[in-house]
Amino acid sequence: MNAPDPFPGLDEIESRLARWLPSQRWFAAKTQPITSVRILLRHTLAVTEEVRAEHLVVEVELGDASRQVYQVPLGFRATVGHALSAWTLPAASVDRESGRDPDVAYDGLHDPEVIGRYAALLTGDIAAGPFGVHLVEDPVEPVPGVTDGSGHEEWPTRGRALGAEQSNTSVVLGETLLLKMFRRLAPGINPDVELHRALGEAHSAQVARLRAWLDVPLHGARATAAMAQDFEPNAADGWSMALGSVRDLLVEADLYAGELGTDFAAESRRIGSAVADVHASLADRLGSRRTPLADTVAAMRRRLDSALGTVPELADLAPSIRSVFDAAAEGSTSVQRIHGDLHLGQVLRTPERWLLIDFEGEPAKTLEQRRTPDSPLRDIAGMIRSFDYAAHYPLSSTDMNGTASQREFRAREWAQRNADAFTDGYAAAYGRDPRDALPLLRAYELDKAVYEAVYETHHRPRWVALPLAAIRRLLDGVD
Ligand SMILES: Nc1ncnc2c1ncn2[C@@H]1O[C@H](COP(=O)(O)OP(=O)(O)O)[C@@H](O)[C@H]1O
Ligand SMILES: O=P(O)(O)O[C@H]1O[C@H](CO)[C@@H](O[C@H]2O[C@H](CO)[C@@H](O)[C@H](O)[C@H]2O)[C@H](O)[C@H]1O
Repeated sequence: MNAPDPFPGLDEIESRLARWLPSQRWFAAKTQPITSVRILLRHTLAVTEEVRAEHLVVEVELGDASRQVYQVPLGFRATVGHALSAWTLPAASVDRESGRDPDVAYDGLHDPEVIGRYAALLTGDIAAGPFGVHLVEDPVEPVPGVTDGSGHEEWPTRGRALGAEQSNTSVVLGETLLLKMFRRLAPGINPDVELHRALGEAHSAQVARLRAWLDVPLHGARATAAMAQDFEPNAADGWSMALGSVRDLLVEADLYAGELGTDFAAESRRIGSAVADVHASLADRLGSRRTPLADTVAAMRRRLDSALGTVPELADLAPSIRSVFDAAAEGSTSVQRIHGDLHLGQVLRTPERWLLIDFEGEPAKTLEQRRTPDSPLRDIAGMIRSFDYAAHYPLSSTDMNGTASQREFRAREWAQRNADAFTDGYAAAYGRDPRDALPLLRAYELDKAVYEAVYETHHRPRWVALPLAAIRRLLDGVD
């Protein structure tokens, strides 16, 4: 029996992608119209009677003439069932020549058949084509669950998409490996691979082991396309755990945070210690240097200026924010590679330890900015901001006891208690207390809150009040 027809016309798939991309969680340019989509790479991974799997790299041109590059793994089938129907591209027009309905195109990372083709790239079962396949040898800690001594040829190929769609799309292979497909591409190595690799070489217990990565050609260089790491099947993320603790506190509005069965402070302390361990390993493997704080503060000021165009509510607060920045501009500070976008959603509690995940840095920054050494205080401020987010996020729920001011008091108490425990844990493990540099720490907290106000305006407009209220609280605390 014949396999399905070759590709539909390029123009057609490009125009369908232009209509489909803006609704995808990982598509970053939500506020701009797409003016064109151009396919840079199209590689067929499999053609069977049922399904065709194609890997696309596309360049999207936006209304302001800027360009972004995305990876789009596509599946094509004659018909799709319920599970895939949420992931389909807009329908193609009827094929005039054959007179039959063309195949349905959909996001391939939600189809186990398509996922299996990417896994087969890792095991060497299919030709690599344009992909570079890089395997990380680790004889000391082989992939858990894979028979002792077996190599990558034995890795699982059955896969399922992970529930949460975020900046990228991750699939679980055989409940053993996590394969993350980067959505937005830039030439060069992705810091997620670079830092997981460095931390693996340092035998850090605070990250999942990197096992392999893929790259593809892009604009005359190579771009990291995907990475495979150990999957932790019994992990809970810090954001969900913290929210559980805050909700319990707000329901019991008469109890202090430390009296709760779900008090989170001991975990916050452990997270602090894990972050300190990662910072120490990164400085050890990749070095550190000093930088003038005037440059650091100038970058914060530029970010604030640009945020004013997106978040008009920041205008009244800007002079006070600038004063906090300027108070931190004297002297120099130590910079090194850091996580870059640390928050409670980036830490996973396994039965044994806390893991840091997702070392890509802030999605809005360029690859070069994300790879530039920065102060460890940026990560510490990111976590402190996240405790504040977790404490204030549930305040809008209706099933709470106590008055509004009592709940606000409890929320602040929870945020402070956990920020303190986190910083104590960090200081004990690192040997230096981040609060010794308080003006700079406060400047980083405000810088992060400004970033969050922009992020929320673009991605979750209903949440923007959270960072704005936090900025006001931070400024009140300074006066
Ligand atoms: N090693 C791991 N084991 C188990 N789950 C993981 C692991 N790494 C990440 N995850 C889960 O996958 C989700 C997406 O991972 P992340 O690296 O944050 O992707 P993204 O870049 O898309 O934000 C996380 O929220 C986490 O729940
Ligand atoms: O995880 P990502 O790399 O995609 O990070 C982005 O999205 C985060 C939201 O998921 C965002 O974090 C903000 O919201 C969190 C709660 O959902 C909160 O814990 C963080 O403190 C807050 O910054 C992150 O800033 C953004 O880069």
